[in-house]
Amino acid sequence: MKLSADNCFFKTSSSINSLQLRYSLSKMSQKFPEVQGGGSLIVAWQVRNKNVLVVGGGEVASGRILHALNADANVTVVCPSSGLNEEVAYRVAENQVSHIDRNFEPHDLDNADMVLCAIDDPEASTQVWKLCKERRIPANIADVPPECDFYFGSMHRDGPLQIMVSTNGNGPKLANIVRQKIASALPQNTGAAIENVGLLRKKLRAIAPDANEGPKRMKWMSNVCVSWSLEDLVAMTDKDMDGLLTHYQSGDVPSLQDIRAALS
Ligand SMILES: C[C@@]1(CC(=O)O)C2=NC(=C\c3[nH]c(c(CCC(=O)O)c3CC(=O)O)Cc3[nH]c(c(CC(=O)O)c3CCC(=O)O)/C=C3\N/C(=C\2)[C@@H](CCC(=O)O)[C@]3(C)CC(=O)O)/[C@H]1CCC(=O)O
Ligand SMILES: NC(=O)c1ccc[n+]([C@@H]2O[C@H](COP(=O)([O-])OP(=O)(O)OC[C@H]3O[C@@H](n4cnc5c(N)ncnc54)[C@H](O)[C@@H]3O)[C@@H](O)[C@H]2O)c1
Repeated sequence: MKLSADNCFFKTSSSINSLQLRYSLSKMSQKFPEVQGGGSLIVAWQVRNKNVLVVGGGEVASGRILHALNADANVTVVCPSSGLNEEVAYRVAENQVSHIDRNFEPHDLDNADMVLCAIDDPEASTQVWKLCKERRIPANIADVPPECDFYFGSMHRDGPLQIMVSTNGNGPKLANIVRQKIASALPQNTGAAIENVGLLRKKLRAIAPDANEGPKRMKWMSNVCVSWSLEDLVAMTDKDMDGLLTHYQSGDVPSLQDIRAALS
């Protein structure tokens, strides 16, 4: 008898709990972003001083090489000299990249941290992909989505600003069109403004290096970015930055005009 009463208690209690749970889950589903699977993890991969092997030296390879050099990678190109296009031959001649003058061989992967393959030989490129997988080297085989750990995207660059548009394999040409639309909508000086904000943040960390001050630093920097126009951020000189930084302790963010008036 006692046992069934207990059961009854637990049943009632658990059904209330499950109702409550369902209610609070439905509340939370309005509160948190919905998961939209099928995308890519878009990250800003740091390849500075890492060894990027580019297999092939044609038109597609020349784009891959420029992206890797723009990210300060050590680039090696493996491709017969006869196959190098004008741009890749120029970068070889300028020693911007190392060059192995022959077709790909498996031992080329020995020191590679990343492989970008862009050759007009599907069998050879599948072999490159398989070897990369055996060695767990991240690889992109141009235009072969099933043989890519990561896709390239359409890239806008303006100083420290980079915007990459991906259609996740659906429409590369559309990625190009969307990227151009986004880029043309940006104020021309966005990159210069970001560069100056980078300098200001560096100076701020120098005068307020304490790790515990992180939240205060971040709030103040955010206020500067929100309250100053892009034009003022671009116009900000070294002297203006030092003037502005004297207000960090108080938490104030005066305008550029006020900073200059105080300095004159
Ligand atoms: C963005 C860009 C970056 C770059 O490569 O730097 C890039 N492709 C670009 C151009 C482009 N590629 C193609 C055309 C012809 C028109 C058209 O088809 O639209 C044009 C347009 C042109 O040439 O103007 C043909 C194509 N591409 C792929 C396949 C295979 C397939 O789809 O199965 C085929 C079909 C071959 C066929 O049909 O036989 C596959 C890939 N191409 C990707 C990236 C990755 C997905 C990116 C995304 O979806 O966002 C992915 C998956 C893998 C990778 O290569 O990383 C660059 C534009 C840069 C710029 O100009 O800004
Ligand atoms: N160029 C484009 O816009 C475009 C568009 C769609 C698809 N693709 C595809 O991308 C790939 C490359 O295109 P591309 O225009 O750069 O070709 P490309 O002909 O300009 O260059 C191919 C390069 O690969 C080299 N190569 C061939 N076999 C090699 C090997 N085993 N080892 C080392 N190098 C080797 C050649 O010497 C040459 O430098 C091809 O599969 C092509 O079909 C290119």
